[in-house]
Amino acid sequence: MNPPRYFALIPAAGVGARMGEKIPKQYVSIAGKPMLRRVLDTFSIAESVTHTFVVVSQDDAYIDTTLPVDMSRLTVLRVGGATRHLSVLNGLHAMRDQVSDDDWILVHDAARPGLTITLIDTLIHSLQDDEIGGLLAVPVVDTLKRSGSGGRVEQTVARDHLWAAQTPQMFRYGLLRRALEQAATVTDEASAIEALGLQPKLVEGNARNFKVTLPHDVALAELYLKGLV
Ligand SMILES: Nc1ccn([C@@H]2O[C@H](COP(=O)(O)OP(=O)(O)OP(=O)(O)O)[C@@H](O)[C@H]2O)c(=O)n1
Ligand SMILES: C[C@](O)(CO)[C@H](O)COP(=O)(O)O
Repeated sequence: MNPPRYFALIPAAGVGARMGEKIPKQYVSIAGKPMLRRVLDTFSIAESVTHTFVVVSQDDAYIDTTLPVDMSRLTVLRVGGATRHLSVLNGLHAMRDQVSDDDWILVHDAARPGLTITLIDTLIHSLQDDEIGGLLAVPVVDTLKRSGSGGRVEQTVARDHLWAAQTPQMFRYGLLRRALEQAATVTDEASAIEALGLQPKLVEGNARNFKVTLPHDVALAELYLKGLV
C-alpha cells in the first residue's frame, strides 16, 4: 500500500463582506502581495505537500493574475459554493480522481496569510500517526462574556479548556468528505468530524496565523508579515 500523501485545499470563494473592500478580501494586498498568493507561495515551498487545490467562485475575475508562473503543483477549481462549507465540499468532490481516501487534506483559509512552513510542519508531524486528525488552534486568553439584550453582559463564560480554531485543519480525504456531506452547515471542518462523534486533536498554532476579517486586520497582518511583531 502507498503511504498517504498530503494535499492542501484552499477555500477562496468568499466575498469578504466584513472587510468592505471593492475586491474580495483574498485578493487584497498585504505587505505587497495578495493574501491568497501568500498562502499559495507558502504551500509551494512545503516539501511534504504534494499538490495544492484552490477553490474560487465560477465568475472569479482575479485568480488568473494572482497565480504563480509555476503551476506544476497547483490546480484551480472554479467550484465555489454559497458557504465555506460548500466550497470545501465542492473542492473535495472535484479533486476526487487525484486523491485516495487515506490521503491527508490540509484545509486552509485564503484569509490567513500569516501561515508559516513551521506551522504546517508542526501540524503534519503532530497528526501523521493520528487516528482522526486535527487542527491548529490557540488557547483563549481573554475573559469571555455572552451578551444579552441592550448590549449588556448576560453571562461570563468560563475560558478553561477553550481554544480558538485556526486552519489548516487536517483530516483524511474519505473521512472529511463523509463528514462534510453528512453535517448541517458548519463553520470549520473539525465541527463536521465532531458531529460524527470523533474528537479532533488540538495542535497549538500561533497568533500570527489569525484570520484577516475586518478592515483594521490588514495593518496587523502587515506587521506580522514584515516581521515587526
Ligand atoms: N462561500 C464561501 C465563503 C468563504 N470562503 C472562504 O473561506 C475562508 C474563510 O471565510 P471568511 O473569512 O468568512 O471569508 P468571507 O466569507 O469572504 O468573509 P465575510 O464572511 O466577511 O464575507 C476564506 O478564505 C473565504 O474565501 C469560501 O471559499 N466560500
Ligand atoms: C475555519 C475558521 O477559520 C476557523 O476559525 C472559521 O470558522 C471560518 O469562519 P468564517 O465565518 O467562514 O470566517
